[in-house]
Amino acid sequence: MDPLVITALLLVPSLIFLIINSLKSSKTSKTYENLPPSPPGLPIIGNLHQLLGALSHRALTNLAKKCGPVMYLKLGSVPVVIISSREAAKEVLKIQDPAFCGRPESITSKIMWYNYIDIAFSPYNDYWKQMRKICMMEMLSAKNVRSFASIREDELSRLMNGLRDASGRAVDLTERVFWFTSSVTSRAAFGKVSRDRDTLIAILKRAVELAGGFLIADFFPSFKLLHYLSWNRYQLIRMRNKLDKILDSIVEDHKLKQSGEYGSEDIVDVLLRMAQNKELEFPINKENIKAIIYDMFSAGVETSSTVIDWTMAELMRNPRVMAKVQAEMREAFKDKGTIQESDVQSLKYLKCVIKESFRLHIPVALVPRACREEGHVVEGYNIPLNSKVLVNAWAIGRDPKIWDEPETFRPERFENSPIDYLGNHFELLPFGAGRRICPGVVFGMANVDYPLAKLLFHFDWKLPEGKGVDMTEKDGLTIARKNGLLLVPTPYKP
Ligand code: HEM
Repeated sequence: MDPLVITALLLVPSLIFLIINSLKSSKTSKTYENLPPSPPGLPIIGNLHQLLGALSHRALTNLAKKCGPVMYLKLGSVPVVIISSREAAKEVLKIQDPAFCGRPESITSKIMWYNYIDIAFSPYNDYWKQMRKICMMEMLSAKNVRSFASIREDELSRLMNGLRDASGRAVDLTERVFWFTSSVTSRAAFGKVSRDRDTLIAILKRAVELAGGFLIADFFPSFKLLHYLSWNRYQLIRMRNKLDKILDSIVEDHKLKQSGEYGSEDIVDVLLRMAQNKELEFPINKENIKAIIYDMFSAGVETSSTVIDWTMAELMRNPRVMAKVQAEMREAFKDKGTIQESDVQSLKYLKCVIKESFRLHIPVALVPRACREEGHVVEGYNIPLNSKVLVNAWAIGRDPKIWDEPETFRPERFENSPIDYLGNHFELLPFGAGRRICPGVVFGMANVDYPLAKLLFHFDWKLPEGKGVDMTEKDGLTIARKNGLLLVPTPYKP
């Protein structure tokens, strides 16, 4: 018999058994009967059967309006707590950060991110500290990011030339910007653009989509049979095998030629040297190196390109803001006739535009954490040990208690405001906060603000005849726009 049919025959009864079981346990709250009671009790807002498919940041935001800023979902045998207010986020990400700086486990991250030996999905431990420190020192520090300026310039001029060639015709800006961020990240991390870039990108997009979702096997971590029968697991293993081959060849190429672009060491060279010299407290091997370089690629590419994409989409919908942000830079640099990376710091309104874009279209809508310690209370609720804690930064960015007219794109709200996005202000959390705050802030922002300034300085933008801006979101760990942004560029002559 076809293996697919056998899998389906085995899977269907197991699923029925699990769903019945989950409904039963929701009545008795068996999993939590030994927990100290929550004063006045975490609101239990639903069961697995009601919630599957309704777990997007939007659906959770609507539920929070009814249930409050700390919600508890009963999903199979996994406790999930959703945090939806600035105050509760501050508790989780700052005040009680040591208790909440774990990462939840999932089939997707286990398979695709090398059994949690990367940084982003690693549990909070000394190995994580060691690897995060290496990446900060060797790739993500402000000094490193400055040293990649020539890569950014090179890739940006490629992007600009391509747009000039397409002048007057509709281009898929989403795709072109993605191409730009993936090239810069590849060249900075691997020393060159991988010859398998298209496959790498396809794997990355699917993995990020699955990592942001909820697979049924994730709700029953101890039910191994379900894991073995999971169709997604086979899909993931196939993708991981392909990924492994690509990363293998990147590492092998570096072994042959121990120098990155322009002769300097890149992160792969550094990690290889460390693996050979055995100079680390936690020795690393090829598997660790592959996990780390995949982390840099997967965490850096889609997040940055998404910010540019959403910002351009909002500017197209808001001609007043578009005119104002272009006027700011075109007036300031009219004599120069161009704009350079060092000029971007002076563009105050552009900064407000980017913050407003982060507020409405935060790339990581649900910041994933895990509770590592027992007995922690947030806003009066006990948070179960090992629960998956999701900070709904998307809901906080649109909270009417914090933001006046929250659905309106109005960058002026950030003029004369102290709010930044570096993890100090819990109403705006694009990079998270606390111990696990994104280590790629400087690298990521260098791939956002300067390219955006160039796109806006050197081109005027129009929508293709009869088209609007489609703001539909795609599901996933990173919330990208679902469809490519089609725009017509016209070069601007100062
Ligand atoms: C605009 C671009 C970016 C955004 C919006 C972003 C956002 C985030 C967020 C929200 C987190 C989770 C933080 C938390 O748990 O508190 C994170 C973690 C992470 N990011 Fe970024 N990121 C961006 C760019 C980058 C880049 C360019 C890199 C590296 C090349 C990177 C590497 C990482 C890593 C390794 C982690 C895991 C950190 C840990 O768990 O310790 N990110 N990012």
